[in-house]
Amino acid sequence: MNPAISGVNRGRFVARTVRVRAPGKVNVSLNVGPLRPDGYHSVASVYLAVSLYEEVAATSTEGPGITVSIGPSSTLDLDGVDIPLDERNLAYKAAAIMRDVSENPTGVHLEITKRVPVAGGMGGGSADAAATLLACDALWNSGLSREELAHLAAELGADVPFSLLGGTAVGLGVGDELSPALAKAQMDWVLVCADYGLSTPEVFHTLDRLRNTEGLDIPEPLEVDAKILQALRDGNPDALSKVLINDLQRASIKLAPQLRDTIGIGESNGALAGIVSGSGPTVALLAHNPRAAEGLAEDLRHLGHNALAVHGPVPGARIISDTLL
Ligand SMILES: C[C@](O)(CO)[C@H](O)COP(=O)(O)OP(=O)(O)OC[C@H]1O[C@@H](n2ccc(N)nc2=O)[C@H](O)[C@@H]1O
Ligand SMILES: Nc1ncnc2c1ncn2[C@@H]1O[C@H](COP(=O)(O)OP(=O)(O)OP(=O)(O)O)[C@@H](O)[C@H]1O
Repeated sequence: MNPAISGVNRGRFVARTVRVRAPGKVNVSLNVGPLRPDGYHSVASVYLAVSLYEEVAATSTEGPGITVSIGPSSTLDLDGVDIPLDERNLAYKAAAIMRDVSENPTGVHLEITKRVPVAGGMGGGSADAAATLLACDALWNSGLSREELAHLAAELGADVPFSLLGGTAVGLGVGDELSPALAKAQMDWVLVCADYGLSTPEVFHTLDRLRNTEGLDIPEPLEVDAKILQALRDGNPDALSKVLINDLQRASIKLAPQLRDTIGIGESNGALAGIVSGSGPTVALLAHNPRAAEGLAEDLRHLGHNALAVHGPVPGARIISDTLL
């Protein structure tokens, strides 16, 4: 019997740890349609996975149940940040879904290393969920295909399928209907992270309110601007900087007006363009090349911002180790 599969060796329980990393994302474009009856909005988005990763270490346990902790290598200052460690945690939910579809699940402890800002608009919780799906699939030898995992991911949240897939992709539906897109070269960005979060539903509701007040028609069906895909295909940051768009940005700025200044400071310090990432409040500033991104991040740190140079596209959720303890 293979202990790596069964977790049992001569009657003795052998714990096994599968470690998976999954990227955060920036929405290079995000067009938002009207509110649907299910409480979601149809969107057309171009997702870019960036080199800021969450890690989940899933360890089999002898007793049943799912437990969650935040690992000591987390790079975020999590003081006063509300991350539930019970069944409300997205990683917990992902393990529970995997347990339901696996034949021989054990108990599992999930240790999450947080690097993506919490409630930052970069899909950090979604990355934890994607990583957990993949880790539990390996741990319990569930043998699900990537397609089956993507299906489960969509049940967990609109951004979860993309963290599984990674790279660059067009997202339609609520963002979960993904088609990979070509990107010739990496794009360099500086992320300016806030010391507060924004609630994704509240940002969507604020956009609805602003639109109702204006009484403008909302375009449907939504489309991705071909110029965005062209700029990514060509690996041309100058062209991309001219077509970045996020319909949620004005709602995020309504809730956190200082975001406008953050984008302005980034642009006046050399960024090609700046945009709120997803529902915010993280701001993504596009740079010419890696050196320009590093220089801009350093300048912004001197000005007191929490700034970090990253690049994308990077791959989606990947197993990085699998060990018997
Ligand atoms: C803003 C984005 O990050 C852009 O990629 C996503 O649209 C949000 O994805 P997410 O955080 O995974 O969202 P979910 O956890 O599925 O949904 C949280 C809430 O956000 C709102 N929501 C989310 C996605 C969407 N297409 N329309 C929405 O209106 C809904 O109120 C929903 O109840
Ligand atoms: N594993 C998790 N990590 C962080 N927050 C979680 C997690 N599970 C549940 N949450 C809850 O979800 C909220 C949003 O977390 P998250 O960091 O995923 O936001 P986000 O990155 O803005 O999401 P998105 O960009 O997908 O809209 C948090 O405030 C927290 O209460």
